[in-house]
Amino acid sequence: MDEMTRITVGGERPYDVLVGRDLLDELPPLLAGADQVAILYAPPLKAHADAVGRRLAAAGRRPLPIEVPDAEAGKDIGVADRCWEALGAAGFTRTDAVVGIGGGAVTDLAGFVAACWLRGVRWIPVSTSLLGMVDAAVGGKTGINTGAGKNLVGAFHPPAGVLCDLSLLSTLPAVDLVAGLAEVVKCGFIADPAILDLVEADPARAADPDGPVVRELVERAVRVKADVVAGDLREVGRREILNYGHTLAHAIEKVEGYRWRHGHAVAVGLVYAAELGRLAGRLDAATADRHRATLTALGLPTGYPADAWPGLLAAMRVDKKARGSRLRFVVLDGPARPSILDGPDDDLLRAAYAAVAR
Ligand SMILES: NC(=O)c1ccc[n+]([C@@H]2O[C@H](COP(=O)([O-])OP(=O)(O)OC[C@H]3O[C@@H](n4cnc5c(N)ncnc54)[C@H](O)[C@@H]3O)[C@@H](O)[C@H]2O)c1
Ligand SMILES: O=C(O)C(=O)C[C@@H](O)[C@H](O)[C@H](O)COP(=O)(O)O
Ligand SMILES: [Zn+2]
Repeated sequence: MDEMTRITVGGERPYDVLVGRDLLDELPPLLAGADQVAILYAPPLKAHADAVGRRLAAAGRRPLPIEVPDAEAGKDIGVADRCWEALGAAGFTRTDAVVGIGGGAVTDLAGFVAACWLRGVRWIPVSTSLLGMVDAAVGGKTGINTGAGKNLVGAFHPPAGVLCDLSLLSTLPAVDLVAGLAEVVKCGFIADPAILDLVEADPARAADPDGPVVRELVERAVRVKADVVAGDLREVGRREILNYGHTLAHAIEKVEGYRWRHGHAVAVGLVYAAELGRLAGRLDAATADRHRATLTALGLPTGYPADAWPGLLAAMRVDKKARGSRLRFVVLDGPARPSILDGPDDDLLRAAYAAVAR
């Protein structure tokens, strides 16, 4: 096994994010004391879920595999309910645990199922997508989508540990790997500009799942997220910076019926947020332009239909950062200087949309 990196996420319930290759043997010790372990997985990850189940069984735990629909279709209250029924039928107690193996959608669902069962049991995400490793599996935000909007139902429920097994990325479709880079680029703009230098130096290497650049990007992005959530698990303050680009992104996902990749929506949302910062007089034009250039170099989308604006504005009104009728956006005052733009008027919001309108 390559050397494993351990990144501790501090806070009231500290845990470690393990980054490396062939890490599945690290899972059973993290679940010491559990009799049963539910393993939530979507069909594309069945083989990996079976491998997890075999390791847990060998370590004396009873695996309970639960197949759920793939991607955003799994982040649904009916699916969560089906999982709770399975836990009930199996007699799951407070010492039992939940593992979610998959991309961010499955780990968001698994964490939510664990957060609600008996008001909170232990859970561990085994992240198999780049986006999951750098973002979704870390930080304890769990949840599902509703007709009203993205992630509107959920809980803060930190995991007992996180596995970022880079060897699992070899089967991730390239388009999903690149989508994950949007969140990595986000971390570059809000906190760690070295990430941007790395990506821009060789975008193809940044998207090579077996290369050293991906590993460095994962570790850097996880450190950014760990640092932020350690001090603000429940997003009462600084954690909002991780939502950079997400106000428009979540609106796009809702308007698209959750059929757009989250990372693609975030890429468009980042270009929009940069322009908003520029028009508000906060961000210099060169840094704003760098958003589009970097994301385009990676092959990420940066545009959305012009006539979609009214629907997007309506969808943005249910953003969790809103306060009453006042929308709030994360913008940049400069590289690695995120701040809040509180209550921008609709004219400014529409003007910034010109940067992405096609
Ligand atoms: N909780 C958080 O803090 C947080 C942060 C960021 C994103 N998210 C959520 O994460 C989700 C997006 O995550 P995502 O980009 O991983 O999408 P995803 O979970 O939908 O996965 C994308 C696709 O890749 C497949 N896949 C994943 N790993 C694979 C592998 N190793 N081999 C083959 N196929 C694989 C999945 O089955 C799916 O079809 C969104 O729902 C978003 O809201 C949550
Ligand atoms: O962890 C956070 O905090 C984030 O905002 C990270 C985002 O990348 C992620 O998409 C998150 O799920 C969005 O949170 P939400 O509270 O706006 O649903
Ligand atoms: Zn995100």
